[in-house]
Amino acid sequence: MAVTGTNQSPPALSATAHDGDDSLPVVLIHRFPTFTGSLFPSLPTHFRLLDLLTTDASNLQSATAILCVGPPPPVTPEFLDRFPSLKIVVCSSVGVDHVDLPECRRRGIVVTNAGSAFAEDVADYAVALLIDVLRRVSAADRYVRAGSWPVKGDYPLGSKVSGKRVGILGLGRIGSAIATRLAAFGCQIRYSSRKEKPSLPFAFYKTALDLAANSDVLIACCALTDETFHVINGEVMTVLGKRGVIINVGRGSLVDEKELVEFLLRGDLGGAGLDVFEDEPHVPKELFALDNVVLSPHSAVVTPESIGTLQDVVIGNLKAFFAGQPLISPVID
Ligand SMILES: O=CC(=O)O
Repeated sequence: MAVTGTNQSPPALSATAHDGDDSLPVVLIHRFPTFTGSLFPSLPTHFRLLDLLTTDASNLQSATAILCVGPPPPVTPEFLDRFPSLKIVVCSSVGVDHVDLPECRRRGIVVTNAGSAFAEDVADYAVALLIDVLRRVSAADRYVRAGSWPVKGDYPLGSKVSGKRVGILGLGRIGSAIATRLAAFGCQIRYSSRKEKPSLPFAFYKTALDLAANSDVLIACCALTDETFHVINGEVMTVLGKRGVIINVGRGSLVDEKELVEFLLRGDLGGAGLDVFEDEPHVPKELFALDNVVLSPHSAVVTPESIGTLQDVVIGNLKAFFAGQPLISPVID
């Protein structure tokens, strides 16, 4: 569901998301041109959808609600200036780093996200990346497919998952779901988060640096903010050490990608499992040849099984807003 921009002219939204009944509350759709809109088939039953890419701007002045699908291009002050009546930005993503939250707050605009709709999917994927990097599943698969087994013999052994010290950066819904899963694998869980959670049986470290110094694997799954931009930098990679592994299922810019590439090329890190990148869909080509790196195209986010839950959250937030009721998943920053 990672959707990115192109320079092509925007295709119209699919038949499942269109203008609809005039008596329904208006919701503006904000998307990249490549997003074709079949994600929420029930939306047009409840709302009149106006696609920002194909609707005349003069129709938009009185709109109070925008649905960001994707995430879409950034919601900046200039973007918000186009919609003077706006009161809510509903996001179909967990991460809302594409939205200028302080500016929304200043204008009295509320923002919602996907809540816990696909926390389990992201957590499952983080565990998959971790196991893949440590046990070299994808690399071994390539070895077999290349016909190397009969020629070169056994593939080098991977590293044990059970017992590893796993540091989770961001113990929100996704981080907690990762912790539960990896605790069941016998990993030693520790974390760093905005606030310590004393009720949890995991060691807390105040900084990413301290967390990395006490971990074999570092998993980034926190929100991308000014504070967490490049939170995994060269210093953190150095203390994580030559056998250390970085897993990123949050946002590309949580990790200093240039540094990461350098560390991996020099052999100063043990490996990485990356689902997100700083300039998606572009991935540093230097990583392609590294068998200790598993690359994935921003796929952790959701499964078809969770789309229904996501749709319920999105529609629930919009309905609550139009009914003047409490929102399901407001973003508190
Ligand atoms: O990356 C996807 C999301 O934030 O939902």
